[in-house]
Amino acid sequence: MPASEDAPVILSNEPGSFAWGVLAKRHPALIEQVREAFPCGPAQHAALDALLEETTHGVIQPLAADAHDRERWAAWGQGHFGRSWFDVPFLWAESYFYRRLLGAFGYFEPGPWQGVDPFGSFKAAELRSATVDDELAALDDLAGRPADVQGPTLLAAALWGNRADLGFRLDSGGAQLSTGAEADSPVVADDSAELWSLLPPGGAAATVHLVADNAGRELIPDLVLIDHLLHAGRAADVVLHVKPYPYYVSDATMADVIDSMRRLAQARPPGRAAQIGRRLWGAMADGRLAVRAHEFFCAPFPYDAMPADLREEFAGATVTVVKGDLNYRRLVGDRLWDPTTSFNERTAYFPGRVAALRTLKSDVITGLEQDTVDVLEATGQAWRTSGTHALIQVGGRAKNA
Ligand SMILES: O=P(O)(O)OC[C@@]1(O)O[C@H](CO)[C@@H](O)[C@@H]1O
Repeated sequence: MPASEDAPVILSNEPGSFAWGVLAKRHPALIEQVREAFPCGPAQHAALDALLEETTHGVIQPLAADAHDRERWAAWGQGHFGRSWFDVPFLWAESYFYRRLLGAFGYFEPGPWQGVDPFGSFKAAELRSATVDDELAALDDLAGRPADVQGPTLLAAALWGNRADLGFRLDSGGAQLSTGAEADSPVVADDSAELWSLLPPGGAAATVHLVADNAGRELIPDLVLIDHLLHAGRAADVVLHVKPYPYYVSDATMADVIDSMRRLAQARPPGRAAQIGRRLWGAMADGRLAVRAHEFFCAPFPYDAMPADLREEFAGATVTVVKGDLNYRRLVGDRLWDPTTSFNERTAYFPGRVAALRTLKSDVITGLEQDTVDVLEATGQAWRTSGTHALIQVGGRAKNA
């Protein structure tokens, strides 16, 4: 097994690799999608053209002199400016791309476009979809089932909700996102029993932190799971962490939390979903559910570089649930690990217990048994990146204490 320093940091300069495809194909497609989704003016078109040219053929430019966060990114990007986007760490390049895309769109500048989410129309369309109606209606059936069925079902919904990520859909055409097959999809590592053991019903007042990933069809099951933890007495308090600004196409911001809570509360006919929406509304009012949007969630670094205030927050959690692929990359480090690398060792720096819930959508993977790897490799499928596989892994500091 390679020592941590020996596993290569993922770059995007190998044509045909997953990371190369994101920069060479997914990002240009996204620029076009944003252009088509909004009646952009000439300055926005020019800025988007320049960004497209820079990211595909040019070198990385710093933020404009008057950008509010120029200093921060100047420090975060030391050593990267002036180089090809393909030659710097993939994690950094993607993160900076989203910052630049928002800048080109006018998101940060005073003016009419300030605060307009360039991915807002994609998110809204998803939230309005009949699929969400069906998913909410299914909660009525689940309500009559025993508690030991409800919890695992809601955890699985939150896990597989990660598959429905709008960025992923840009080049998958949605073909792999059918909801019907999810129950059969393989879970390559499953520490869910350990996760539940940390949160016994009616146990000591547990505080759960949930680091959200995508809005819409992922955030709704996340919120339903949060309600379950509070309502079943498995958690006394929950802190939900979201992005401070739009990121990775569909990542959840506070505006998305509000939209999803409304979608639940206003579900028609008003069954279980509406009840859950109202309970979450109440939990926000009495402080049992709090939302935070720390700037580090849009930073281009792994979580082992988290600032002291965030470290302190996570240290106070009974468990921190970290959703999605990007958060997984940040949790274990965005490197080409041997898949049997210990997840516990990779997350030992985390200031408390941590549980990763993720569908596999990038090359990063740790904590697998060799037998599992052999079986997956023998399929010849792109199991690491296609979103057809998922995992629940529990690690973090106390595990090794
Ligand atoms: O974090 P999520 O939503 O599960 O997945 C986001 C993601 O699929 O998008 C990137 C490509 O843009 C991948 O590298 C990445 O991991």
